[in-house]
Amino acid sequence: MNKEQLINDSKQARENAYVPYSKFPVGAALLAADGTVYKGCNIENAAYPMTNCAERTAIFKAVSEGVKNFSALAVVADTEGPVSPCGACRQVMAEFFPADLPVYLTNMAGEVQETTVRALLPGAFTMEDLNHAGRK
Ligand SMILES: O=c1ccn([C@H]2C[C@H](O)[C@@H](CO)O2)c(=O)[nH]1
Ligand SMILES: [Zn+2]
Repeated sequence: MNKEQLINDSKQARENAYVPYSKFPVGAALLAADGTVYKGCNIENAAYPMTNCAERTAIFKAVSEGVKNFSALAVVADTEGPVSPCGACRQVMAEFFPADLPVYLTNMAGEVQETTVRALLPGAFTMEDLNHAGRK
């Protein structure tokens, strides 16, 4: 599974986006350490805030199958430049991804920005902050 394949999987996932409100489909493909790819799309709701982004759909699919070791994430949308994940997704990425896990932000024009959780959410609030407060 190389970068191009993972990006292609994110485009396939995007085809299942449920976006009657925004009409802005997003796809994500999360590569697990065992080689399995978890695909996610955005899923909207008439009650707008219930919407789940593509990135979180993919992460939650994997975690709900007991998978928590990941190797890379690709995200795609029809944006002018590479798609920019929302704050909620960045926080969820910080929970499950090592700080240097490769994140490929892409668009339908084929632009690819390779980044990391560390760069996407510097200073993320994490488990370590809770542990420091003596909750271990
Ligand atoms: O990185 C992103 C950015 C936006 N969205 C979704 C949320 C909503 O359904 C639509 C418009 O914000 O795009 C994602 O899934 N991922
Ligand atoms: Zn999001």
